[in-house]
Amino acid sequence: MKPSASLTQDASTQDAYTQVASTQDAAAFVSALRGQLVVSCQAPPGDPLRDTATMVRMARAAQAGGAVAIRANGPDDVAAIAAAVPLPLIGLWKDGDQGVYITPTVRHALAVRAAGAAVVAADATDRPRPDGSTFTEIVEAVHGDGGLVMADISTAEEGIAAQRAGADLLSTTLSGYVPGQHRGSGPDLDLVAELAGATDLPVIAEGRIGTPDQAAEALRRGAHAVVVGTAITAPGAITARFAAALAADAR
Ligand SMILES: CC(=O)N[C@H](C=O)[C@@H](O)[C@H](O)[C@H](O)COP(=O)(O)O
Repeated sequence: MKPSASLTQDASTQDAYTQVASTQDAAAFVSALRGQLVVSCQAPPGDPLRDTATMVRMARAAQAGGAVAIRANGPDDVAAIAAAVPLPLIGLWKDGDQGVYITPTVRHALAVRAAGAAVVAADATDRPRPDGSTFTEIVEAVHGDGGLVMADISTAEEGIAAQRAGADLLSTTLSGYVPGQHRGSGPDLDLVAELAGATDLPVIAEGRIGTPDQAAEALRRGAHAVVVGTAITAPGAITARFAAALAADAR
């Protein structure tokens, strides 16, 4: 991709974003994320917004608002957003909702790459993958294909292991989502700070960031960039928060 301080203005084609394998390009990509907002445009099966064209509109709106990259789920959404929105994509492919479901296998990872994701996000928790493969195999396959890998982790130990496995970025995505873990109502900023001190990789704060203040605080705690999903792109969940506040007040 073009070495650039601005991911939003310089690239005219999505191709410019998808070949990030060389050290220089990877560094340019990572540096362009610094201090910036990534918006996750996802809607699960059954959600009224679960429609690829709707996710494309969400991504366009996110770009208009100042997002520098989009996180998206599944080859169809990734390909459609890549064709319509001139921002780099962090792609994943959720398969199921139990155990390792975020980009569980090399096949899922390469499909997301082929769809146009510059970065493939994959579960890098210490749980077994459904096909017995390893996170390292995903890293090797994605690097071999010219992409970067974001390790979605839930603990500092997993982040350190993901760095050893060759991940390019760490994201706190799965903190609170591994069975047995405590899940607070807000983001796990302690984990952001711990990872920032314990690894050399850029740490992305992701998961339950509900307000602009929390996003800014994540940067102060050491995050390289911030990913926000639900608080921006899930009107059902946002409505429920308002409705719950009114119901609590009425009691
Ligand atoms: C745990 C899991 O499966 N997280 C997923 C990962 O892609 C998405 O469902 C989240 O929306 C995303 O991480 C952004 O987080 P939040 O929506 O809380 O801002």
